Amino acid sequence: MDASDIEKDLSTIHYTEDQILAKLRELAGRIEQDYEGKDLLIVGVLKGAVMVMADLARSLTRHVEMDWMAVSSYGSGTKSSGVVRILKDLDTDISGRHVLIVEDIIDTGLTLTWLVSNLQSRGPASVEICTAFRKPDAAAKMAVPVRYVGFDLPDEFVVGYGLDYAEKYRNLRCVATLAPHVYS
Ligand SMILES: O=P(O)(O)OC[C@H]1O[C@H](OP(=O)(O)OP(=O)(O)O)[C@H](O)[C@@H]1O
Ligand code: HPA
Ligand SMILES: [Mg+2]
Repeated sequence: MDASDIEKDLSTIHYTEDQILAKLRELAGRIEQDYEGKDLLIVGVLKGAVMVMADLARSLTRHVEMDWMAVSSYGSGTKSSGVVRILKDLDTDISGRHVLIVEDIIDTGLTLTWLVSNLQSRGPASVEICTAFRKPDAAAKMAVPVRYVGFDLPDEFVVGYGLDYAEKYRNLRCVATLAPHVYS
């Protein structure tokens, strides 16, 4: 399947690659200011956050360590199962460290609410969140504050830039809503 085949499956493009990269550069600037003089560990949440991690990390001009966790609550569908499972834990001991969780999207907020409390229990110096995208539910309801937000999205299932539908479309450079024919 080439890129134009993928594009036939899309209805609305919400954000282009250029818009996403510009926003991540802006967030990286804020992160550099906020963590000046502090060591920083960025934790990417596999698999969705791979693209955000790669682009955000390369927008930072300071030293940063990277680690990864894999948690899953969606399975292969479009609805959160409500149960968060650790599929891969951190390699790093985060006690006393400044941790910045990097996510592709906050939808219900369930994954991050659970993850923040899990990481807080390990005694870090701080835990903050950076997400490329956020849906309205999370913006209204999430109890844990989200320090860095790229863009707000409408309440639609979206794909691209790491976000999948049944494991596909992660490699799309933009973020878009799927056309209805894809679901039927
Ligand atoms: O705010 P929530 O409703 O919890 O949803 C957000 C989470 O769901 C997706 O991951 P998923 O669990 O599907 O795994 P993946 O990253 O491997 O696609 C997405 O990448 C976020 O991690
Ligand atoms: N798209 C893909 N994966 C997701 C979404 C979405 O809208 N919300 C939570 N995980
Ligand atoms: Mg994810």
